[in-house]
Amino acid sequence: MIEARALTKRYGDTLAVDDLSFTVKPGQVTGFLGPNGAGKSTTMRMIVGLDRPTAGTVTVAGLPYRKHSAPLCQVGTLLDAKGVHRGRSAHSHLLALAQTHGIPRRRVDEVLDTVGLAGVAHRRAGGFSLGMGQRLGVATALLGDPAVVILDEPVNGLDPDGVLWVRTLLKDLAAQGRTVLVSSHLMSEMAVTAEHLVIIGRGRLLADTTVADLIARVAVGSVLVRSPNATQLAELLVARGAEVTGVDPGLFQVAGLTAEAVGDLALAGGVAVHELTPRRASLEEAYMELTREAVEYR
Ligand SMILES: Nc1ncnc2c1ncn2[C@@H]1O[C@H](COP(=O)(O)OP(=O)(O)OP(=O)(O)O)[C@@H](O)[C@H]1O
Repeated sequence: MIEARALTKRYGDTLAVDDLSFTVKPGQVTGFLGPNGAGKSTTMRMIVGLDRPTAGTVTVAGLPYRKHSAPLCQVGTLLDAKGVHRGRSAHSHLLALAQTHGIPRRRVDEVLDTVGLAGVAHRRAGGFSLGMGQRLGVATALLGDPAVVILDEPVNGLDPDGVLWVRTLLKDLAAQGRTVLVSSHLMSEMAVTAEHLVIIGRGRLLADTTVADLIARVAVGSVLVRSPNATQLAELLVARGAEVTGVDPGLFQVAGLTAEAVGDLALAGGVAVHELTPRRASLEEAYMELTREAVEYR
């Protein structure tokens, strides 16, 4: 469990994080989203004690990060995959960390295996590709078998295989009962990975909800309509308060009415309809709607 209460961080004139309160629960993947500069990295850094809050508190497993005697065993983090000594091998990097926490040597081999780096364990990390570096970062996060895992943009720069691997891993970690907080700009990826979302904009909380709720609450669904009398039908629907946008000749999109209502109005108006397709909004659309102001007024 991660609990932020009135968390605030000011850098000079910049209020990077502004009175932020949220709870990240175990057993599910929580996506941490927000436009560039929203304060995600700053919040994550405060969670793991790399930045000190100007006001408010944040605890992990009931304690501020700094108060944990063996933090690697409580919280695993991937904040900067490049934070590895380039001259060291993956194995010696992990072993050095393990030794600071009394973590047994065999755990190093275990996590290297989990992330698929067992075959290159003794190669210099400086020669690793972006994807291999990300995998080593994930191995580092998992080393202490922590109950809480925090990953900043873990799929950044990964190929489709790597993206799928991270997705499966995050879901497995959550299914094991761990608390998983993951930031990303890839909405399509978040839609299939996260169940819960914490969304911030300009340092403030915009939403703390499930993916399904956010889509239902924020995004406006629409209906795709095909008709040989498209102009006549569109006029009819606009008169009922719908918003109509043209797509192709004879095809348009309607917002503000259900597919059933469009069908009924067409029937009542004596207009033929050849297609009526309800379109559910995507997480991306809901996110764009929610964060529009936070981006516009920066
Ligand atoms: N060390 C710092 N000194 C001064 N300002 C900072 C510092 N770190 C972050 N900021 C500012 O705080 C705000 C939040 O930045 P932060 O990096 O936390 O956002 P973010 O949501 O992680 O953005 P991105 O998606 O671009 O990574 C920005 O306006 C940024 O310029």
